Amino acid sequence: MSQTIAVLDFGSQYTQVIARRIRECNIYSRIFPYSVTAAELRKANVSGIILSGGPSSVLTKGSPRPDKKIFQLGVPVLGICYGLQLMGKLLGGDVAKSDRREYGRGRLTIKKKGRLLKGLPKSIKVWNSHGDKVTALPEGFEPIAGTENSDYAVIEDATRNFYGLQFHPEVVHSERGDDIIKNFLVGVCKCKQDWKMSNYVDQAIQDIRDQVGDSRVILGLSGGVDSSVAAALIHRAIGDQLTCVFVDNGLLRLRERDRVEQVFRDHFHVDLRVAKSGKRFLKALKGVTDPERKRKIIGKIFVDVFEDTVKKIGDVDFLAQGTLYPDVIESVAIDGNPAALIKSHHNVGGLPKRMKLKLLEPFRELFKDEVRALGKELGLPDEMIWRHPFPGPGLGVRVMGEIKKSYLDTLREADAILLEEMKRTGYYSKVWQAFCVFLPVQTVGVMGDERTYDYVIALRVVESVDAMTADWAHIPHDILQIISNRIINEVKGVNRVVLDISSKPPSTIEWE
Ligand SMILES: Nc1ncnc2c1ncn2[C@@H]1O[C@H](COP(=O)(O)OP(=O)(O)OP(=O)(O)O)[C@@H](O)[C@H]1O
Ligand SMILES: O=c1[nH]c(=O)c2[nH+]cn([C@@H]3O[C@H](COP(=O)(O)O)[C@@H](O)[C@H]3O)c2[nH]1
Ligand SMILES: NC(=O)CC[C@H](N)C(=O)O
Ligand SMILES: [Mg+2]
Repeated sequence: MSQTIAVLDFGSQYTQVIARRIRECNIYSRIFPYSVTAAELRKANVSGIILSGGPSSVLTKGSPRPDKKIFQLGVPVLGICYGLQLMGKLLGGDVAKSDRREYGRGRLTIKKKGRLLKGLPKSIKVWNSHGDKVTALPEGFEPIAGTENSDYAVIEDATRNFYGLQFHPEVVHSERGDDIIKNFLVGVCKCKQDWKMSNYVDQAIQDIRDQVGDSRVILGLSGGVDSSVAAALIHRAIGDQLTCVFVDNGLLRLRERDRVEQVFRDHFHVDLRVAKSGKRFLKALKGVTDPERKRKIIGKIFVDVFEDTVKKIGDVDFLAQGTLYPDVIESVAIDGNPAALIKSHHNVGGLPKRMKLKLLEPFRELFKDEVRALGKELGLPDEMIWRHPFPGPGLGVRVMGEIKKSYLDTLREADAILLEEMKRTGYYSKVWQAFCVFLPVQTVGVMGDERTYDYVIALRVVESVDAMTADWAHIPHDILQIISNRIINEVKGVNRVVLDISSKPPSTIEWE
């Protein structure tokens, strides 16, 4: 059994990033609500405790406080930002509102040899995000490093093993932040770095069994990365209690349904229901041209199809989803941010309210690359793990304006050629997404001396890390030439191919 580090969550947007950095050190971590008791942490046999940052101020009455007894467990404690301020406040020091708030880049100057900063240069760039600061250290602590604005940016009580950082070592903008975290985990907590993704699988399977008991679970399986890995994991945990529902909405890529059926039914022997609803979707979308209306209609029919399937299966208690941590964070940001209304992302999250199902979301704490590693661990074929993201509304938002079956068929063929060439040349794995867009615009061409009046296909190939920002990928001209040639020659009804060279922002990745 690997050692466990407890991360107490005080509401920081980076709590999951801290947990991720710990996993990257090959050490197991668990996130607990800040209110977890010392007794519970003792029971979990934790080797170290990290107090996360948070939006509150320790100076505000009623702001979140941990159980004070966690400082008597004899276990090392590291406070980050709000966590450090909590230690300042609770252990007998003092905290005040700073007259200069520090946001963004800062410079840390190391004054003294300590355990957290072992092996680091005298000065490093760090990432700050705070308005309060510790003004008097609790007894036993000494200052190790400071920033322009704070003498107590790194503090240590090496006797009791209490440490504090005013900046955020977990974000990539903090230089050597991973070394600082590792110094705490390995140097102070004495953790062995023996945890692997395969251990995560075992743990997750146990958690799923505990949560589900002998209830039935359904999962919307799209064949995309997240839901596929979720299906494989949950199936391993509860076998036949899981039913997967694949909705063929008629807006899928070429041979998508066959591929999903083959992998999940034949290879993994999962109970897979295929809802063939292409006609239903197309009927509802007939004559609709507005992108937002298209998205809303597709979202609604998804729910209807799901409900029909649940009725057929009978007493289902859980709805499983492949929700990732960035999905969670983004939907949190959506609440207060009107800009999030740029597109209504298709979201099965609308389901539970109407269907009274409990949610099962084993990846809520993970990032896409970690889910991919999990998929590998579970034996999913590389082809499935490394697929590009594909939006729920599918080709419905890649045929501009009104959706017609003939347009979809044309788009499917063109898209298959693009993907085939991207894979053949090795570019598929180098970009975030590559797809075709169908433009219902006719232009004049000449083929075999004959006049043509056919449609336009646009190529969209982008690089990105998280889809929040993206740039068009610089694919070599000779490859583009082959793609364009093949599409015009092989796809009937297309006589022109254009390349999208817009970044996000100000454009978006999908055209609708
Ligand atoms: N055709 C479909 N049939 C059933 N469920 C679907 C379908 N399309 C999307 N979903 C559901 O919607 C969820 C969100 O879609 P999303 O595209 O974000 O994830 P994904 O398809 O699993 O992975 P990826 O991001 O790699 O495409 C999926 O996890 C899946 O549960
Ligand atoms: O599951 C999804 N449902 C949707 O409705 C949806 N719309 C866009 N996308 C994907 O999200 C990323 C960002 O897309 P945009 O730049 O077009 O907003 C890109 O990766 C898009 O493919 C969606 N995914
Ligand atoms: N990032 C944080 O943890 C911020 C802590 C506290 N809210 C401050 O502004 O100082
Ligand atoms: Mg998808």
